[in-house]
Amino acid sequence: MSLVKQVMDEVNQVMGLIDESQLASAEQLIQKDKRIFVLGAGRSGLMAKGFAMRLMHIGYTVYAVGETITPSIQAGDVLVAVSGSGKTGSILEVVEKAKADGVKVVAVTSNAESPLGKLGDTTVVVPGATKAGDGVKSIQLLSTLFDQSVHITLDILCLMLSRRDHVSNDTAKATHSNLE
Ligand SMILES: O=P(O)(O)OC[C@H]1O[C@](O)(CO)[C@@H](O)[C@@H]1O
Repeated sequence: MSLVKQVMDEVNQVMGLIDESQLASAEQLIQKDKRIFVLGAGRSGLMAKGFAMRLMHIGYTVYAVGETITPSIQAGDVLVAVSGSGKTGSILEVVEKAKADGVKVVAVTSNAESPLGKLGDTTVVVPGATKAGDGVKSIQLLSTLFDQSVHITLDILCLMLSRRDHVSNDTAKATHSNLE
């Protein structure tokens, strides 16, 4: 089988296991009157930032943890934390602190029973292979299958939010950077 077909099959398999009720719970937490923070290490962080960018296009106030211009997080804010393994120490540290400060956490991980999965006020399980060995098996390196599937899953969440908030493609386009 070609590599393209094998990777497509892997992604299809993971996406077939996404629980849409978990996405609906995440949708409930993400509201326009809340500030949304995103968090993740390495490629998980890149997926989180892609999500943040799209939230901005839909009209949310959104920040990426670790950026120089990101303000302090406060009670009432929402933190979306992405970690395939759900065990990355630096991520867990931030999530635990945020929770102690009264922040609601959306955990995105391959394993609901991981430390991050258990910390989430709501948890979206994306069961793609990770470097920790969880999830649907993959021929791809490290957590690639998780990363790919998270990208699609969070784009589906953005689609849900844009429909709920009545944000059209043209409105999103008007918010898109015009400095590129
Ligand atoms: O998603 P996790 O398990 O927190 O791991 C993040 C790390 O894994 C990778 O995504 C892939 O190994 C790295 O880019 C990153 O450092």
